[in-house]
Amino acid sequence: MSELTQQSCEACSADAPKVTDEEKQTLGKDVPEWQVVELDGEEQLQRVFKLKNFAQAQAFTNKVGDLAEAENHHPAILLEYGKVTVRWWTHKIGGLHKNDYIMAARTDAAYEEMQ
Ligand SMILES: C[C@H](O)[C@H](O)[C@H]1CNC2=NC(N)=NC(=O)C2=N1
Repeated sequence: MSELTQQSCEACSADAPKVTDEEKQTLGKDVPEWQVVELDGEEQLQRVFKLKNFAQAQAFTNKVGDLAEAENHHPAILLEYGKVTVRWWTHKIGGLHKNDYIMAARTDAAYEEMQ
């Protein structure tokens, strides 16, 4: 499990810098299952998680929601039967911050705990 899972989000302001391409490469190594996608012109981290059924997917969704509330940093989550798609990005900077990599790693840890 990456050391990012031990970290918490830092308070992030609208003028916080987006991660550089080099930082994306380095941080991306800790969350290899995640893709960088661009939606509405904003880069986001995305991963699709497979679960046994809807109830498991719902339970995982709630765990991710709890993580988000605890860090005041929130994802987009699509809940489907046996599948949860999570996207992390920082709304106030319109792109990726280190916080999003931290939350992706913590999302992976929550998923591993359910296996
Ligand atoms: C007012 C509140 O603290 C802010 O809107 C927080 C809430 N959660 C957030 N979540 C994400 N992903 N990005 C943000 O910029 C953000 N800002």
